[in-house]
Amino acid sequence: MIRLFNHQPSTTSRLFWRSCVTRYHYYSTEKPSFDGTTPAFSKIACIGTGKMAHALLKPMITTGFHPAKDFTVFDVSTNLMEQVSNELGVQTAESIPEAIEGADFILCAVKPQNLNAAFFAEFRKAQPHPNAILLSVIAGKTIDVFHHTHINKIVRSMPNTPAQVGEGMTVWSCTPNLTGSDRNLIQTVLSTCGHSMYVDDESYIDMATSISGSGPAYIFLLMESMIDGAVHMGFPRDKATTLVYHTMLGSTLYAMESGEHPAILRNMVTSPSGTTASALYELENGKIRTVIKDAMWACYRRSLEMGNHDSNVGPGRSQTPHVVHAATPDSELSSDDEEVVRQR
Ligand SMILES: O=C(O)[C@@H]1CCC=N1
Repeated sequence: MIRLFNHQPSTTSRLFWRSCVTRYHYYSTEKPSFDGTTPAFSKIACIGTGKMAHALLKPMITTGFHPAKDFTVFDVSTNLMEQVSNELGVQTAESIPEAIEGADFILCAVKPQNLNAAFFAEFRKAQPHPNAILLSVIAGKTIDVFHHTHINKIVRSMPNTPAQVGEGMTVWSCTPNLTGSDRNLIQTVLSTCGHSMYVDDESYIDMATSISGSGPAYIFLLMESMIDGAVHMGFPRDKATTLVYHTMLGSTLYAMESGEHPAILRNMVTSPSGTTASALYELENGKIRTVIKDAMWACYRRSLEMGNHDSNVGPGRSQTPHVVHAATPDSELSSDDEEVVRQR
């Protein structure tokens, strides 16, 4: 069952904030499961068997979305490929063409630097299903790049590593030729490893890379810093780790469930002349907000660079991305699509 938080706001500003936070954000209390009686695809190929590929493949199998026998994987690293095959029970291929031969769903999870002319030359040797959909999880690489393949239906996505525990957040966009049912299918695939958000303008994926894609690394750094701070004071590391994990998890659930703006929740912790005020003073003195925003801009610029796009964006730079990309993330969704998005 999926819980959707949809409380009634009491003021205009709360209405605005809540419309931002409840539109897509959910906490799933149970993972989806499938009975396997109506398989969505005839063959699923996965090129690249690194961490992200593993994070997406495993739940597709464990939720019963597709049996392991329907998957064929290929990786230039035979060791890695064998490891994934042994763990998940999927078939292996000796080449990219062998993996994608007859496949109607192709997961492309190679490293960005390996998406080169040689890769595409290999790719074009195969005969995938004529109606095949290719889903890329490769950072920075735009949909255009995949026109070097002979696949017409392309999905570009940016997942994140919490997909490993079914709490991923994947942002995705696609070529206009994906039908409504193709898009629903993509939502379903992504639902096996967590939450998803469709964006009609692919440039939002570069921005999302700096939010949800790389975001887990920022959170882990914050976790580490708090744990180390606690140890510095004399707290046992395991106990400190428990306190930090539950503080992060509890704060996130509280923010989502209350629907309040984080500033309101922060003020509620902060007593006059109290301990939190002292801590917040130091954080602001260290320019924590600007440091975080600068890090996100750097991440966004790097994603644009990896796609060979003009990356001169951000404070004090020549490009203003919000002018270039005027659409909103969901402006082109049909009401049916929106419903699908809401249900995840
Ligand atoms: O660091 C990277 O390039 C990838 C993309 C998002 C998360 N990791």
